[in-house]
Amino acid sequence: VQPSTNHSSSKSDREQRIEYLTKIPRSVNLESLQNGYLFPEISTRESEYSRRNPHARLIKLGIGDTTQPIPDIITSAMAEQALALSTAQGYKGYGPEQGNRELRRAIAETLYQGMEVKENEIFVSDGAQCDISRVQMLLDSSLSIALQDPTFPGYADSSVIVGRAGRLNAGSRKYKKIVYMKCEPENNFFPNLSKTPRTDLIFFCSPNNPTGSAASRQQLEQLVEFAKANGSIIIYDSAYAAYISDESPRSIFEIPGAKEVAIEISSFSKFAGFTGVRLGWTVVPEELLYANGYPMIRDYDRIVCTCFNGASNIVQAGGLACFSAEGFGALKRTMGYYMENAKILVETFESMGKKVYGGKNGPYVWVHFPGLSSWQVFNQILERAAIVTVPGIGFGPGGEGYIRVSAFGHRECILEASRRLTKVL
Ligand SMILES: Cc1ncc(COP(=O)(O)O)c(CN[C@@H](CCC(=O)O)C(=O)O)c1O
Repeated sequence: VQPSTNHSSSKSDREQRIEYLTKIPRSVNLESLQNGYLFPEISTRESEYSRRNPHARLIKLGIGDTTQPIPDIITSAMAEQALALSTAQGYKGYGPEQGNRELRRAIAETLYQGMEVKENEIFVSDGAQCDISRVQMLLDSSLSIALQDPTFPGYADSSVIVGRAGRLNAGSRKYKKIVYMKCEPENNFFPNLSKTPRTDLIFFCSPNNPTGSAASRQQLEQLVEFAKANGSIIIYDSAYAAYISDESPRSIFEIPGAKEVAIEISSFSKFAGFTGVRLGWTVVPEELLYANGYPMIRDYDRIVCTCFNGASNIVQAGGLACFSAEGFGALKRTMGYYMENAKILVETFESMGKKVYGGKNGPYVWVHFPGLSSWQVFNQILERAAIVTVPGIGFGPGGEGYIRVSAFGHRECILEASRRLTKVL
C-alpha cells in the first residue's frame, strides 16, 4: 500500500484503502533492511529496461546464473531417479535429513581428500544460500560478526534478519554491529587482521564474490590463527572453489587447525550448473566446540532435522553423478568455457585502460571506475550498451566505484558485450 500523494482528497488513498489491520508489529530486524535484496533489484531493472526498449537485445551479465547445459550423465541420473519413483521397487519417501550417505561420502572423498573431513560432518542441502540462513539460526543473535567488504550480500542481509547487525547508518551505509573488513587492491583483497577488532563470527568467502580474489595458504593460516586467538568462528563460503586455477586452498580445512574454528558452506550451483536444481552442503566439524565444550555439530544436526527435511532425492542422484569421472570431467570443461569468457572480459576492459580484478580464480570480473558511483556506471552500461552488470555498492560500501561482470553468459553474448563496451566506454 503506497501512501497517497494526492493531498486534495479528504482521506488519502491509503486511509480509504485500508480495510483491516492486525495487531502484529513488524519485525524491527526486517525494518532495518535497506532496500530489497540486491539480485531481485537487478532483475527489476532488467525488466524495466526491456519494457522501455522492447526491441533491444539485452545482454545479462549481472546475476551470477549459469547458462550452459548440465552434462547428460548428470541429468540422466536425475531422470532415472525420477522415473524410479513411479515404480513400486524404486519408490523412495523421506531420506536422511543430512543427505544420502553415498553423496556425503562422495563429497568427502572427492573434495576433502586428505583433510580428515568425515562424511557425517557433511550436511547436504538445497543450496548455500539456504545454509547461510541455517547457520545464522544456529548461532545466537547476540554474537558479533565481521565481513569482507565487499562480499556476497547474503551474509549481511541474513545477519540483519536474525537481529545481529544493529541499525543501518544511512550515511556510511554500514550496519552498526557489523565489522567491515576492507578488501581492496591496496591490501591484495585480504583484510589487515592486526587492525581488525575481535568478533564472534567471521564470514569469509574465497574465491571472493565479487572481487574474484582467492586467499592464499599463508593468508588463510593467518585467518585461522586470528580466529583461534580470539575464540571466534569462521563461516567459510567455498561456492567458487572449483574455479581456482592456482595453488590457493580450495577449502579452509586445508589449513591445519581449521576444524576447531570453522564451518564451511558450499554449493553445486556454480561448478555443476545447479543454480535452478538446488543442491549444496555445509561441513560442521566434530572438533568445533562451543565455549561450554558442547559440539556444534549436534546443534546443527538438530537445526537440519527440525527445519529441513532433506534435499530432493532426484537432485541428490544428480549430485552423485557430478563426482563420476565422466561427470566431473564434463563439468571441468564447462567451467573452462566460463573462464575463457572471463579472459575475454578482462582483456576487453584492460584494452580500455580500466583496472580489472578477478577472472582468474572465479567467474566474475571486478572493474574499477574511479570517481563514479557504481549505480551510475551500471546505468550507463545498461542504457548505452544494453548490458546488465551488478553495481559494486550492492556488495558493501567497499564496492563503491566498481561493477561486477559475470562470465556465466553464452560466448556469443560475451563477444557482443565486448564489442559494445569498446564502443561506448
Ligand atoms: C558466495 C556465494 N555463496 C552462495 C551463493 C548462493 O548459492 P546457492 O547454492 O545457489 O544458494 C552465491 C550465489 N551468488 C550469485 C547468485 C545471486 C543470488 O543469490 O540470486 C551472484 O552473486 O550473482 C554466492 O555468490
